[in-house]
Amino acid sequence: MSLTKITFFERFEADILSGKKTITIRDESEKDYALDSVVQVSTYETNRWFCALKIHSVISLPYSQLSEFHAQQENMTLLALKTVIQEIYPNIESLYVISYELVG
Ligand SMILES: CC(=O)Nc1cc[nH]c(=O)n1
Repeated sequence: MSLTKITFFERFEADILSGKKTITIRDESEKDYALDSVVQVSTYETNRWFCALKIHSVISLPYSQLSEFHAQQENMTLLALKTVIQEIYPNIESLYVISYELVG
């Protein structure tokens, strides 16, 4: 069964709503989004709904292949992105890039 919801840390909300952050990088447990599905988005901290996203792609990406291109799509420097991902998913090599479009 595909996932229909996703949470983001509150600190990412403004970047998602402004269209500056167009991907999210997740681990194995959060990769099962159906392409073209619309998922409801809430904050991780309080579960407050703040938008809906249409899923464009889910692509496997080893941590070691994170690049400036991914950082740009996250609206971060590559160093900041690597640091954030290590904090959220310590020592996990197998990751997934989920690209999306804001739809509501
Ligand atoms: C709640 C949570 O895990 N949020 C994440 C994780 C990875 N990337 C991201 O943008 N947000």
